[in-house]
Amino acid sequence: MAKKAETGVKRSTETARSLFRSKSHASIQHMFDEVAPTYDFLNHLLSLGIDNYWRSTAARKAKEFTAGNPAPAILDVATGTGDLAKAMSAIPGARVSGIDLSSEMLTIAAQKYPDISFREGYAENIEFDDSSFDIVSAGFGARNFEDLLQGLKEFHRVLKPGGHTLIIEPMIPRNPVLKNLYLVYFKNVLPKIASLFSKSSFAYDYLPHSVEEFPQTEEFLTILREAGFSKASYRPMTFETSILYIGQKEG
Ligand SMILES: C[S@@+](CC[C@H](N)C(=O)[O-])C[C@H]1O[C@@H](n2cnc3c(N)ncnc32)[C@H](O)[C@@H]1O
Repeated sequence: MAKKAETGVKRSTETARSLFRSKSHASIQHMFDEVAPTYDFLNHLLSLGIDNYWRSTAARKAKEFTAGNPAPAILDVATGTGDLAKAMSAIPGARVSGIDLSSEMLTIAAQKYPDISFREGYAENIEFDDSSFDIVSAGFGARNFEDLLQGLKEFHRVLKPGGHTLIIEPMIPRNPVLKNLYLVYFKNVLPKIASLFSKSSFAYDYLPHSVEEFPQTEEFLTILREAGFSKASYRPMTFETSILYIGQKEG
């Protein structure tokens, strides 16, 4: 019996890893369409409510970067249920749009925030003109892009010269003690809690594997620079459990 359970866990781990490595728009869309109804509830529960603090940190930076601009144009990519777009919309005069490939996530976003303009779209092929936005943000989305470099090149293309991208991702703490604690929670506790509520418990097996395999800190900055952001930096948050990347398009 124990052996059977172990085999099951191993299979689920392998499936989660292989989805991350060979992810496509279709597989990601399917997963997020499934998690959409419980996404917000689980997000706040599993992060103990800190996720909103991470989004408001990004929005504060956006406000700082657009100070003096009476009507900053902001695009939130992989907007999901719209919480980062909403945080950005608190910037006075901001005109915020959100795009995502999951129609189920977008339906919830539009119900929650009817004043924000949401539409279906792909990070890798953003349907806006060059130099349209002062800020392009993405919260917990870049990790899921089918083609990360192409997505970041699109962020760069649609930004105005001097504009900024703000990207939040989960982070695996570099301190070995914190890292071990975090991975035990992330791999063993979080998927079990999620499976009690979500239609797609698989999504919460995928989550820790996607974070473990995703480039972080300097490695991610290298990709941001390759995408055109010659000025790029990062700021770890909350004991390095989350990270904010900042890139600026040359002015
Ligand atoms: C973890 S959710 C994050 C949602 C939201 N930004 C937040 O802060 O909670 C990731 C979102 O990225 C979207 N996504 C993944 N790949 C995408 C892509 N290539 N283009 C557009 N959206 C994408 C998914 O559909 C999902 O809604």
